[in-house]
Amino acid sequence: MALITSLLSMGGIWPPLVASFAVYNIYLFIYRRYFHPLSHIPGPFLNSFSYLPYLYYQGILEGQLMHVLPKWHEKYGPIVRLTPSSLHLSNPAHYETLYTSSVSTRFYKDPSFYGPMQGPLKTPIILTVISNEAHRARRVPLSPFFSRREVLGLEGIVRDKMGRVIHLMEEAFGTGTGTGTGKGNEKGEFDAHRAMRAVSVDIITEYAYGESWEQLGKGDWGQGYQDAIRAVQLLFPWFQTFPFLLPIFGMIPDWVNVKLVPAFGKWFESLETVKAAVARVRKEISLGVQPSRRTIFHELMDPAEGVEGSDEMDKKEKPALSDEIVFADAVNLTGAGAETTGATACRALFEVVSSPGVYKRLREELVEAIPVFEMDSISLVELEKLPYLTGVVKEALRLSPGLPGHLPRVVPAGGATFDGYAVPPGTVVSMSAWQMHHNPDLFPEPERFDPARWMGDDQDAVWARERCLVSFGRGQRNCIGQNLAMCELYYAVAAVIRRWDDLEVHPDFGREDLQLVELLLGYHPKSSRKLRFIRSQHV
Ligand code: HEM
Repeated sequence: MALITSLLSMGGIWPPLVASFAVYNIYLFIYRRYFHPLSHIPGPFLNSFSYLPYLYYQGILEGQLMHVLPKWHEKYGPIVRLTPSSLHLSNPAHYETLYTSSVSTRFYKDPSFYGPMQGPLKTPIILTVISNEAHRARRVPLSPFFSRREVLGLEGIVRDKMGRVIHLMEEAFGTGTGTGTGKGNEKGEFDAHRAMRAVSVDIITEYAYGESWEQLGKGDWGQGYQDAIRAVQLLFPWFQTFPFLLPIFGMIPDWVNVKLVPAFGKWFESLETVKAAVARVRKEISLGVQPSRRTIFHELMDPAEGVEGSDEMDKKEKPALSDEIVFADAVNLTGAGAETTGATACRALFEVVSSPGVYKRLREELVEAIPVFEMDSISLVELEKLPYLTGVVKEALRLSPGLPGHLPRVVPAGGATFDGYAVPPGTVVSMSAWQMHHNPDLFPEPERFDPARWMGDDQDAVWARERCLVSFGRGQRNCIGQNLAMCELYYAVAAVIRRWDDLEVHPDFGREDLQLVELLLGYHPKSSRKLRFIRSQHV
C-alpha cells in the first residue's frame, strides 16, 4: 500500500499506470470469480482468481500442495478449483479417464506445467512431449529397451550393482570380506539414503548407455548430482506461474547460474557427460566399431533389424533418431530413475527395519527362498513369487510413489463431466498418486505400512487396491522404466534384508524425516535427515 501511495505521489506516468494496473486486476478478479467457465466449481476463495496460492505452496513452501489438497477436498468435495484455470479431482473413478488417455481420447499433457521442465533443452524430453501422437512417435522406439524381457536379460546389471551396495555395507559395518578395506567406517553406520540413490543412477546409466556413472565409487556417492536435480525442480513452480521468466533464465550464461545456485554446476556437468556419450557412440557407429553390447544409444542411432518372428519393427521401418532426441531421452532417463527408485527403496527398508514383526516375517520368507545368501543366488523371477516381499514393495510404492503429486492433463474438445460438474475443453485437470494411495476405503489406516493388505483370500479387495496403486501412472504416458524400477526394488529389499538380521535405524532418524513434498519428483523436505542404518549386534 505504501508503495502504491508513493508511486501515485510521484506524478508523471505513474498515476495512470497504477490506475490501469488496478482496473485490470479488478477486472480479472470479477471475471475469474464470477464469469469464468470454471466459476461454478467449488474451492478456496483465493484460488478462484489468483495463481498465488499455487506459487505459495509449490514455490515458496517447496512442494506442500500434496498435503493441502486433501484438506481442500474434505471441505469442498471431490472436485476443487486449484487455480483460476485448473481443477484437482479426488474421485479414483476418474483416474482411468484422465491418464489412460489413448491417442483417441486425447487428454494431452498440460504445456504450462510440463513445458518449463524442458528448461533450456531445445528438444523436449519424452516426459514433456505434449500431444499423445507426438509422444507415441518418441515412445515406440524406446519402449522395447524397458520391456520385461529386456530387463530380465540385463538383470545381471542390477544384481552386480546391488552386490556392490551389500559390499559397501559390509565395509561400513566392519564385516568386509577381503576385497574392500574391511575396516568399515568409524561409526559403523551405513548411509542408505545416498547409497540407494547412487545405485539407481549407476544401474540406469550402465543399463541404458553401457557406461555406469559409478556414483557409488565417488566420495559423495553422487550427492552433488542429486542436489542438482532437486535444485532444478525448485524452479518449476516459478516458471509455471510466470512463464516469461523461463526465456530470461535461458539467456543467463551457465556460469552466472552456477554462481547464483552452485548446485546447478553438477546439472550442467551431467548434461555434458550425456552429450559426450552420445558423441562417442555416434563416432563408433560412423567408424563401424562393434560395441561389446548394443546399448539404447546404438539402437536408437543405428537401429538393428528386429528379431525374426517378434513384433518389433524391422530396420527399414525404424528411422535412426537424431543425436538431439537421443540426448533428450538420455537426460530424461537418468533424471527420472535417480530419486524415484532410491526413495522408494529407502522407504521399504526403513519400514521393514523399524517394525520387528515385518522384519521377522520377511526374513523368514527370504531365508526359506534363499537358504545360502549370495547375490548370484537371487533372481527376479524367484523374488516375485514371494508374497510378503511383494507386499513390502507395493506398500513402499504406495507410501513413497516417485511422483506423488498432481500430474495435469488438458480436457479435450467436447469437454468432460466430473462428479456432475461440466468442465469445458482446454481446462487443466489433475489427480495425485498421494491422494489415490491414501483412500481410507481401500487402504484402512492409510499411513500404516501393512504388506499383508496385498495378500489374503479376498482377491476382489486386493484387485481394487491394485487398481488404485498408480505409482507408475497409467496408460500410454506411464513410467517407461517401471520394469527396471521393480527389479531394483525387489533386489534392494531382498538383498539387504536377507544379508542382515540385526539392522536398526540410526536413532537420529525419525519417521518425520520421511515426509514427502512434491516438486515434480517426490522429495523429503530440505531439513530432513538422511536414512542411516546401524547394527544392533555383530555377527
Ligand atoms: C519407483 C520408481 C519410479 C516411479 C514411481 C516412477 C513413476 C513415473 C510416473 C508416475 C511417470 C509418469 C509421469 C507423468 O505422467 O507425467 C513416469 C514417467 C517416466 N519415467 Fe518413471 N518412475 C520410476 C522409475 C523410473 C526409472 C528407473 C526410469 C528409468 C528408466 C524411469 C523413467 C521414466 C521416463 C523416461 C518417464 C517418461 C515416460 C513417457 O513420458 O513416456 N522411471 N515415471
